[in-house]
Parts: sequence; structure tokens; C-alpha cells
Amino acid sequence: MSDFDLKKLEAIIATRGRSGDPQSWTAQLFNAGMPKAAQKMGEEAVEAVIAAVKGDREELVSESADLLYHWLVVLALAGVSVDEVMAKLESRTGQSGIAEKASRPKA
Ligand SMILES: N=c1c2ncn([C@@H]3O[C@H](COP(=O)(O)OP(=O)(O)OP(=O)(O)O)[C@@H](O)[C@H]3O)c2ncn1[C@@H]1O[C@H](COP(=O)(O)O)[C@@H](O)[C@H]1O
Repeated sequence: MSDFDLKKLEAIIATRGRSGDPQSWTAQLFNAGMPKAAQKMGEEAVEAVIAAVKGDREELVSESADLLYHWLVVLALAGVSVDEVMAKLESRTGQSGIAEKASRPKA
């Protein structure tokens, strides 16, 4: 399994977004600003939905990758970190007790 994760991509996006490199899609999105980045995120979300409904597994993987990348660009532009989102998700696991049950050793 790959050890690539959202935090690594978040760091790449932060660097590339500020690079000023005209070849960089991330820099282009940072320059264009939130409306364009959020629009791209929405388009990729719709494409992922279509792939899911079609039952096209390969396309769903590809569109999910596009979606996560554009979602991270939107978070970066909003000044929100992956850690903040993870903390929110983690706080919800406590509400159901599922995380505690999942981490308990099986009898
Ligand atoms: N993960 C991605 C990533 N996923 C998608 N994209 C780009 O998102 C862009 C928009 O995708 P679309 O499918 O909408 O294609 P489009 O060219 O706009 O065409 P349309 O279908 O909209 O007409 C494309 O140019 C893709 O290459 C990405 N661009 C960059 N990354 C990551 O960001 C890093 C830095 O990239 P640069 O900023 O380009 O150096 C890369 O090394 C990757 O790790």
C-alpha cells in the first residue's frame, strides 16, 4: 500500500500554489482564487457522482483523486488544514462510541 496521504498532498499544494510557476495548475488555481477553485471542486464532485451511479469503478477512483486534490486546494485557499477536518471527524467518532469499540481488542 502507498504511504502517500492527504497531508503530503496538502504540503505539495501549499508549495506549488505559491510557486508562481505558470506550468503549475495549483499556482493557476491559487491565482484565480476561491470561486474558480470551488467551481472545479464542484465539477469533480459531480463527475465522481456520475462515475459512482454508472458503476464505473476505474473512473470513480480517478474522479475521486481529482476531487480530493481540488478539495485540498479549496481548503488551502480558505486557510483550513487537513488536521482541522480530521479533528472534526475524530470528534464525531466519540459520539457513537464506534471508535472505542473498533479499537477494543477482540475477546
Ligand atoms: N493531484 C493533482 C491533480 N489532480 C488533477 N489535477 C489537474 O486538474 C486539472 C483540471 O482537471 P480537469 O479534469 O477539469 O481537466 P481540464 O484540463 O480542466 O479539462 P476540462 O475537462 O475541464 O475541459 C488538470 O490540469 C489536472 O492535471 C491535478 N494537478 C496537480 N495535482 C498534484 O499537484 C502537484 C503539483 O501540480 P502542479 O501545480 O501542476 O505543478 C502534482 O504533482 C500532483 O501531485
